[in-house]
Amino acid sequence: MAPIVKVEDLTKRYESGFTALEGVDLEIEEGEIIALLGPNGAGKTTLISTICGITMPTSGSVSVGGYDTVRDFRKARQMIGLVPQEISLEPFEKVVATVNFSRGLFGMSPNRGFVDDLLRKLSLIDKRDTKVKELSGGMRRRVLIAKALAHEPRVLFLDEPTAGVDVELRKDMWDIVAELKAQGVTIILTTHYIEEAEAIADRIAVIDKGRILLVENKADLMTRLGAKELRIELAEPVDAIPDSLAREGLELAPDGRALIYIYDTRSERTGITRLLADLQAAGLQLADLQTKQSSLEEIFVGLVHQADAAPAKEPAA
Ligand SMILES: Nc1ncnc2c1ncn2[C@@H]1O[C@H](COP(=O)(O)OP(=O)(O)OP(=O)(O)O)[C@@H](O)[C@H]1O
Repeated sequence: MAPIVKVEDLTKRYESGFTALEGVDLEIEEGEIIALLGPNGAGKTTLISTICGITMPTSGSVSVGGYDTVRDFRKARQMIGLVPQEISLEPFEKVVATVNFSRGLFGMSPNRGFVDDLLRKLSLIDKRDTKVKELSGGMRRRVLIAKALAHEPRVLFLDEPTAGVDVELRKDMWDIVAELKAQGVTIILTTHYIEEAEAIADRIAVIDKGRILLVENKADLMTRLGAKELRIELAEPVDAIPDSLAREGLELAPDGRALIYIYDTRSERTGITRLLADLQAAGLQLADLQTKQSSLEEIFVGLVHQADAAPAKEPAA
């Protein structure tokens, strides 16, 4: 199946000469949730705005649902719902009017049943006829989501949906995202929170200094997260792993002085007790033991540091 969002060799250079995106390639499958993770100024908002056709690419191309976001802007935009980072709502407008207006903007005929249902899902139905200025900050965020979904888009962008919101609203947001996914909506969200990406995303893209450093299934990252390394230093070097110790995940260090065992900390049995007993039975003397774990946070920080060590791009003259 063709990807619903396809970004090819995308570069965005702002008028100031600053390169906010460089050579970005990204394919997003219909129905998946992808989290764009990156530090401040990494280019997340620029990427979202360019995919939504709000910011013009300097070079490269973006298509949504097969429509090029520059040549077929209206058709591509019609498929997209965008929940922006900043709240910009008409304060004197009623909630329902705000949502209806957004629906009309995309040429969709009024549908009271659909809109009321949407408000119900977002716990806004009892605020249906309340003016925006009388809502709390959390409720206004919910209105932004209702507005973004009013024209029944197939792709929803959430730019830092939970920045500065309380725990309860964050949990509600995650539930809303899960429900939309169940309806087949594709969701792209930006976040600084690694736990958020872990909680709701199918795939994680790490972006820094305008480049995508990694795109990986969360499950694979979690496997890395759960992987732990046990290093067993031997008192005397060996040429090969004795047959009685043969098992998955065990390797001999190149100098023969250590055995390295990779295991999953989350599995019920790590196999360590058995391995240590077998080592003793094989007559091997241990000099030392060390364990090491890599977390998603470490992977993320490591990637961003590596990128930081690379030479900085000078703005064009
Ligand atoms: N209109 C603009 N003109 C010039 N530079 C811009 C413009 N908009 C953004 N930038 C720069 O592009 C870079 C990427 O900004 P962007 O907002 O995409 O980052 P971000 O990853 O969304 O950051 P944050 O996590 O802080 O929201 C930043 O250095 C920013 O200063």
